[in-house]
Amino acid sequence: MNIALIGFMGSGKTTIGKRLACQFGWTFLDSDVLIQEKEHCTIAEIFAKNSEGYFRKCEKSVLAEIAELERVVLATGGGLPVGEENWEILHQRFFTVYLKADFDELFLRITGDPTRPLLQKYPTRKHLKELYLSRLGWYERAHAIIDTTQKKLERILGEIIEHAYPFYTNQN
Ligand SMILES: Nc1ncnc2c1ncn2[C@@H]1O[C@H](COP(=O)(O)OP(=O)(O)O)[C@@H](O)[C@H]1O
Ligand SMILES: O=C(O)C1=C[C@@H](OP(=O)(O)O)[C@@H](O)[C@H](O)C1
Ligand SMILES: [Mg+2]
Repeated sequence: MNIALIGFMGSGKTTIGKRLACQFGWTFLDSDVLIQEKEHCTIAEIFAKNSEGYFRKCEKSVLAEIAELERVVLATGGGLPVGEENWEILHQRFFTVYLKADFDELFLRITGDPTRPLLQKYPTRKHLKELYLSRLGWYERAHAIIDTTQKKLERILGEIIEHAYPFYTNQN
């Protein structure tokens, strides 16, 4: 069994995932980092040179690979939990934690970041909010939902550990 952090861009999956893995003594993996290593280019370059569709195929294949491992904290990309196929794997092999936050706060956290190509695809606040709203139903399938709005990292980490502790003790 593994733990997967899911949620929209800026929800803190990468930042908090590293801390959680460290706390549990598990391996930290980030699907975006694995894809960049395999493709030898950045996420922005993959979107520009190939396509978003190609990136989604890469996401599926790295998820299937990680699912074979044990004691991994996975920071997913924000679009990874969109689709039944990926959820089938997530539900089978991961305790899933949705890091939820108000759109306004997420927008402030990510705005202007050149590493997130969807900010160009959805160039206005209104377009990005539509994407956010369209994904909520997928994110809400998670085993645990933690609201991160206006919360410090330490507190979020504590709340995740409370929820995930039974899974952690089962594996150790
Ligand atoms: N709870 C939080 N409060 C304030 N800033 C945060 C919080 N969580 C993440 N951030 C900041 O938001 C940005 C995006 O975080 P990141 O971990 O990359 O999110 P994700 O991987 O979910 O896209 C980073 O600058 C990070 O420091
Ligand atoms: O929401 C998305 O579809 C994406 C989120 C990004 O990851 P973060 O959620 O870590 O920013 C990254 O996978 C890619 O830019 C696409
Ligand atoms: Mg991330």
